Amino acid sequence: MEELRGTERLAATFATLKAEGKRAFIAYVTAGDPDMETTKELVLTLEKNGASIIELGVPFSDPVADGPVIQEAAGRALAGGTTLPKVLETVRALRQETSIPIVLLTYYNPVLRFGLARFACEAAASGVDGVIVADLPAEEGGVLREPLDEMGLALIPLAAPTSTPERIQLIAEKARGFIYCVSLLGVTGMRADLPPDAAALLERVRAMTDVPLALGFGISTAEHAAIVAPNCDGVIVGSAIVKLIAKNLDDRAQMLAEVGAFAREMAAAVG
Ligand SMILES: O=P(O)(O)OC[C@@H](O)[C@@H](O)c1c[nH]c2ccccc12
Repeated sequence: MEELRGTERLAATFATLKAEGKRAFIAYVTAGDPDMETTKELVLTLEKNGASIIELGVPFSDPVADGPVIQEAAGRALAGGTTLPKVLETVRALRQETSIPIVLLTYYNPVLRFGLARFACEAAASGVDGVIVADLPAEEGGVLREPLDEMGLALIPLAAPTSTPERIQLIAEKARGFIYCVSLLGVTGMRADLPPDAAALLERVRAMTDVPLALGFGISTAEHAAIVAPNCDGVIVGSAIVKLIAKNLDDRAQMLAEVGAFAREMAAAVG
């Protein structure tokens, strides 16, 4: 069978999981934190331990949607010289070893500077499947959605508890791949309690579309993941993983072991 790519690869992943009565554990790491070689190993470790989709962060100097844990990761990655072209190169290298869906999480500025059409082309050529732009509202997404669509890549929109019904309708219509449901108002980061608005948001979006829904922001324990999982098609975890990376910067073997064990636990809770 020919290997699927882009939007189709994401759709196939969600369809396979659904047929098995499972959900996706979507694992976020910042590319280049602390270096690209480690990022590659982390991606393969996350896959081996049950992640269904990888969200790869493009580090940015002004990450307004990010809390301190991911801000610091971006700082480490930028200090190591990580750029968007290097992230694409890393995805290309990873494609020699894995066909796990890879979604880039970026801000608009780096993509705009790179050139929208050029970005769509090179992301597709590198083996990227989808793109989330943290600060690009669905209303303004067309400029990037069109070139990505042409290359068969998904522009994955974000829906938040404050999104109006009209906005959710628009997001649902334009969505490719999945919809990123943001569980709370605020920045990325671990929270002691499960976000109380998450279930209501998932319900509101679900009422408007059959596109897979993934929930992210503030989910950091297997217990919380298991509670939200039945209401969505995927659970996204970022800061809890990045924190394990930050804690083990001096010992890569230990870092990979802890991230692997955490992924196994999360994948079991979500599945
Ligand atoms: O870190 P958390 O709270 O687990 O949330 C996921 C998040 O890290 C990841 O999806 C992400 C990282 N940076 C972002 C910026 C905007 C939206 C989402 C993100």
